[in-house]
Amino acid sequence: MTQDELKAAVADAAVKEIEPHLEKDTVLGIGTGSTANLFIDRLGPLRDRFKGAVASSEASAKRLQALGIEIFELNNVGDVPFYIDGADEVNANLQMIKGGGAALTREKIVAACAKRFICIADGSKYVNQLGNFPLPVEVIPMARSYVARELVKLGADPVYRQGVVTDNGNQIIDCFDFMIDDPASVEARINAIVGVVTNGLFAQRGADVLLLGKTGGVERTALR
Ligand SMILES: O=C(CO)[C@H](O)[C@H](O)COP(=O)(O)O
Repeated sequence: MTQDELKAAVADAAVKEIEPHLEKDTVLGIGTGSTANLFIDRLGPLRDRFKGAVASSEASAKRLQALGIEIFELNNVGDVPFYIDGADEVNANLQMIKGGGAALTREKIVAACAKRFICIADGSKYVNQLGNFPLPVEVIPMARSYVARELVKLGADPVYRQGVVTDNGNQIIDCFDFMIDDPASVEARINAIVGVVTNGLFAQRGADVLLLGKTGGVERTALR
């Protein structure tokens, strides 16, 4: 199976996971990226079964709206029952690196408001140790050089993602050569640097359910 077919399989599995729980007042939390897009596309035919969605990026919001799904502001919604999103890397504890698409801050905010985070990923995203994928850090633009120097002190090789401006008007630094032994501690240490908005480690609040696409089928892991 190709990577795209594996992504499609986990998008189908996520629909099966949430469909029995959809109510007229359900607002879903929706992530960003190619796997999340496949899930969004499958929500179109179900749009009359739930109220709408909170999106983690302008791109996902547009895609949802194009299917006739109403977008809500998170401030007007409170908690959401499910947040469905992809990952750049995920480990056995369902901790993740996210933010390859630069949407990490809004992803983390919507995930924080979700009762259940369902991670959908093709098998190539599963790792024993997080860090092979460069860890994204969203920074306030004027702090970029300072934050980069602090990231070097933590052992990373920081590279400015040129030309990328996040939906929040900020910039991204990617941390290369940064294998992560203790994800929750590294997440907290990077977030403590002045000028960091957040980093792409989802360790303190990882996923609750992982739907991992493998050639033999979709493997489901539920921690909670
Ligand atoms: O964190 C993300 C975007 O900021 C995505 O979830 C992550 O990059 C995975 O993307 P894809 O599903 O395209 O592989």
